[in-house]
Amino acid sequence: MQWQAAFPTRIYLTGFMGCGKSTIGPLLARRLGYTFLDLDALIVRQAGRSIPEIFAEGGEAAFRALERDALRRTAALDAYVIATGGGALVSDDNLAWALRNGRVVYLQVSADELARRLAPEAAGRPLLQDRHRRPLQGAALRRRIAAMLARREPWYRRAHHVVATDGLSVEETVEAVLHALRTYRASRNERR
Ligand SMILES: Nc1ncnc2c1ncn2[C@@H]1O[C@H](COP(=O)(O)OP(=O)(O)OP(=O)(O)O)[C@@H](O)[C@H]1O
Ligand SMILES: O=C(O)C1=C[C@@H](O)[C@@H](O)[C@H](O)C1
Ligand SMILES: [Mg+2]
Repeated sequence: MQWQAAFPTRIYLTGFMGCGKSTIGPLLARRLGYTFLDLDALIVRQAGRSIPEIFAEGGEAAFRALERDALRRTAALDAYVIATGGGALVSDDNLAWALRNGRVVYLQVSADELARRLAPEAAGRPLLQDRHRRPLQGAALRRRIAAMLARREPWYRRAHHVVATDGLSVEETVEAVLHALRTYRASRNERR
């Protein structure tokens, strides 16, 4: 398609755990004729260990170091949609790098909606567990999400595009992201 030529070669999806990066990413890639890459999956493949194992053995710092390296390696990719981990672009350094090396899209979801989505999935997410590694539930899960989201939003909001997705279906969210990317292309053409 003609308009794809003006699209960025890498689209980075960012946002809180459960905002839909891994769900939306492959569908968005298919619509654009791009390839999809999940940064968390790449880290797990290269480390040969699951995310909970990496956290348990080396702490969060070990995971962040692997994540930083994996992100830098995406510079070689062309025509990719990349789902980053929920904390990957919550760092001035990584965020600035992604903003320079692609288009960054924040999938914005409220804490209430995230708590509903993540309730069955907290077991695989070390940051949503208590200090005995038991998955948080109910009000404790909602409180943890709200506190982390408030801390992280200043970084998420610096994305090129902020797409509000509460109340949207998966398909509607894909359309909203495509719309945001097309709008960017149109405004860029106008500036020429
Ligand atoms: N509008 C929507 N957009 C995206 N996902 C949705 C939507 N509505 C419901 N969901 C559900 O929310 C969950 C999103 O989880 P997903 O693993 O894609 O999040 P993620 O951003 O990749 O999280 P993580 O940072 O932990 O990898 C899925 O179970 C998906 O089916
Ligand atoms: O929000 C986070 O910090 C994380 C999100 C997941 O995607 C994984 O990258 C990991 O569980 C950490
Ligand atoms: Mg994911």
